[in-house]
Order: sequence, then structure tokens, then C-alpha cells
Amino acid sequence: MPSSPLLTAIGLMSGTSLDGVDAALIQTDGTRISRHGPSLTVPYTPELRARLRHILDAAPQLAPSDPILLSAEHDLTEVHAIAVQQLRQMAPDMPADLIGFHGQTILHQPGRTWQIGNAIALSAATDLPVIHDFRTADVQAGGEGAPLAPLYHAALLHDQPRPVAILNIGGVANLTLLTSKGEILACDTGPGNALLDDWTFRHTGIPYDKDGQLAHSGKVAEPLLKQLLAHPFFSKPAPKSLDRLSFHTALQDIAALSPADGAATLVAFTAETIARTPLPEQPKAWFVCGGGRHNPAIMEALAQRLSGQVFPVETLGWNGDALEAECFGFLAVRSLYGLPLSLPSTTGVPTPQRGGRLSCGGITPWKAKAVLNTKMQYNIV
Ligand SMILES: Nc1ncnc2c1ncn2[C@@H]1O[C@H](COP(=O)(O)OP(=O)(O)OP(=O)(O)O)[C@@H](O)[C@H]1O
Ligand SMILES: CC(=O)N[C@H]1[C@@H]2OC[C@@H](O2)[C@@H](O)[C@@H]1O[C@H](C)C(=O)O
Repeated sequence: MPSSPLLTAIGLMSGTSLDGVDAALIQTDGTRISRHGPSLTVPYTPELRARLRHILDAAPQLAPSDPILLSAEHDLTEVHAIAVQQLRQMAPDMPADLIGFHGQTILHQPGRTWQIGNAIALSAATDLPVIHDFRTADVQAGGEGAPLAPLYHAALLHDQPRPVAILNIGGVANLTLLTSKGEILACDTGPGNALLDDWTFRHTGIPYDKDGQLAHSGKVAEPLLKQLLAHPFFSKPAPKSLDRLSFHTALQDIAALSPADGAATLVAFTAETIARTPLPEQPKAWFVCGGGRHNPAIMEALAQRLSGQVFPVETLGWNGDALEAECFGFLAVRSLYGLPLSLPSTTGVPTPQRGGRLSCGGITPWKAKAVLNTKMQYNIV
């Protein structure tokens, strides 16, 4: 079968940590990665972050037309447009064909996933086709809608000795295992940094536990840790997924602890839930991406508990802060080429599932044609 043409995509991811927008360029045919381009992060202002945090709490009651939501959506779309503009300035030698726009997840429950962000406005602002709404098709087909990174992780890991895993420690943590037989298994494992961020902010006013300083100065409260680990999610087999707020009652459970002991206990909670994830075989090597790999307390706690070796993905020459953004560039190209974004073993969807929607709001017709000639399968909105 002839391979599809290479496309250059800008991937945009604003994760559950609500810290800002990651943007990265990638050149791919949707199967292999031929070039990793530059990447950057445009932080949310503290004010936008606070509004989004409020929306997360209110999301189950919010109507899509709620003015609070529309105004946050407008502002976060602008941050994404700025990220695209800055990235293009950084890489004039890698002109982009399209954008993969994840949007900000504000709700993720069984049967319902909700990312906000205005793809039409982003397409108009950047003059590029935008693929967005990556998770809905999977959820509508009966899948978890997450994690979606596994097919990208598998493409990255193709030449690594197996079994091998990529572990993303963002607000929520998720892993992809490539088994010795080459199967791709995946799931969210539990909390990543989000609980620790909220705890640290509550007690110190600083948005995260920089370099694990607070956790390092505390002691794990073992009985409380045991109580937290009793949650039925942790013994459930993969695939499974989480919302950022899934374990938020944990902060009430540990409320009586000192700031340092609470941080140490939450670090142990993250590491222990990763180590306890039921897997058919244990990876020989764990390659860690996401902001959690910058926290030495988390990396040490993992090394103590995992039988395989633990490395940041930089060991393989990748940028662990850019991987998720690259992933949505990769998935945008897969979407355009009609390739699946998820598998039964990654989201629980009954059959390999395509996904994503295309928006060409305001884009010049010749440019849309140049990209869309590769495959026409969308309703253009
Ligand atoms: N130097 C550091 N020390 C400790 N923690 C850090 C450091 N740098 C980043 N982090 C953590 O990484 C987090 C951001 O991680 P990341 O950008 O991977 O999250 P995300 O992409 O928003 O989440 P998700 O993958 O769940 O969508 C910060 O909120 C913080 O907790
Ligand atoms: C619903 C949602 O946005 N989930 C995120 C979140 O952040 C990490 C984890 O939870 C993962 O399931 C997912 O993101 C990555 C990119 C994924 O889909 O693979």
C-alpha cells in the first residue's frame, strides 16, 4: 500500500494541570514520525487559570451557552492562537499544514467528555485547517475517550526493547505499555500532580511543589495512604480513565496533616497507584514524560516501587514537556487520513475508532484544498 504524504502539524494541548498551552510541531504520515519540530508553552494568566478552575467545579451544571463558559472559551482560544503564532515564528522552515487542537477538558465522566475551545475562531485566526473534538467519537462508540496518547507512544517506542512503557505524569497520570508481543495496553493510573498542586497552593500560595521541596521535608502518613489506596478504581483492569477531580476528596481525607506530610503522602499516592496498576507484564523500562518528571520526590518514589528502570524520556532524545502536544499533531494527521485514534485495548472502545472533526472557519479555499485533497471525509463547519 502506498504510504500517505507527510504532513506538518501543530499540536496544541492544554492539560488538566491548567498551567497553559503546550504547542509543538511534528512531521508525520500518521504512522511514523519523520521530524520533531520545536515546541513552546504559553502559560495561562493566574486570572484565566482561576476562572477555568471554577468552571471545572461548575461544569456538570453549566450549559454550553453559559456566558462564563463562552468568555473563558474565547480567552483560551486566544492563548492557543498566540501559541501558534509564536511557534510559526520559531520554525519558518517547517510551514504547518494543519492544527490538532485538543481544547481544555472541563469534564470527563463515563459517557461524557467535554473539551472547550473555539476551533472555528482558531482556524480563522491562523488560516489553517483545525482538527478538534478528538474524544467524542470514542465515547459515543462506548469507549472511555481517554487516554488517546497510546498510539503516539507506540509510534515513538517502535524500536525499543519490550516490554516497555511510557508514563505521563500530568495533572492525571496515564501509561502506555507495549508488551513483549507488541500489544498496546493503556490506562489512566490515578492522580499525577493535580492533587499535590492543589494541596501546595492551599498551604503555600505557590501553584506547585517546586522540585519536590515540600514533599521531601515531610513523612508519608501510611494509614491515610492505605485508606486512599482502597478506592476501587485502582484494582480495576485497564482500560480506564479519570477526571481531574476524580480523587478530590483525598484532600479532605488528609486535611489534618501538616503541609509537608500531606505533600509526602500525595507523592506516595501518585507513585503507589502507578506501581499497583494491574498489568499483564512489568516493563523493563519506564520512560517518563509530563511535568511530574521534574519533581525529584515523585521520580524517587517511582524508582523505589517499580521493578523496571525509570528514566525521563529525554534519555531517548525526546522532549517530555512537548510529547502531549506532539501527540495531538500526530492524531490530527491520523484523523485526516482516516486512521484510528483509539483501540479496544487503549480506551475499551469495541473496535478501532476514528475520531476528530475538521473546522476550516475563515480559511482561504486554496489552502483548505491543498490539505484536504489528501482525504475528504469531513463535514466542513
Ligand atoms: N520543577 C518542578 N517541580 C515539581 N513539579 C513540577 C516542576 N515542573 C513542573 N511540575 C509539575 O508539572 C505540572 C505540569 O505538568 P504537565 O504540563 O505535564 O500537566 P498537564 O499536561 O496539564 O496534565 P495532563 O497530562 O494531565 O493533561 C505542574 O502543575 C507541576 O505539578
Ligand atoms: C479527558 C482528558 O482530557 N484526559 C487527559 C488527562 O490528562 C492525562 C490523562 O488525563 C489522559 O487521559 C488525558 O490526556 C492524554 C493526553 C491522553 O488522552 O492520552
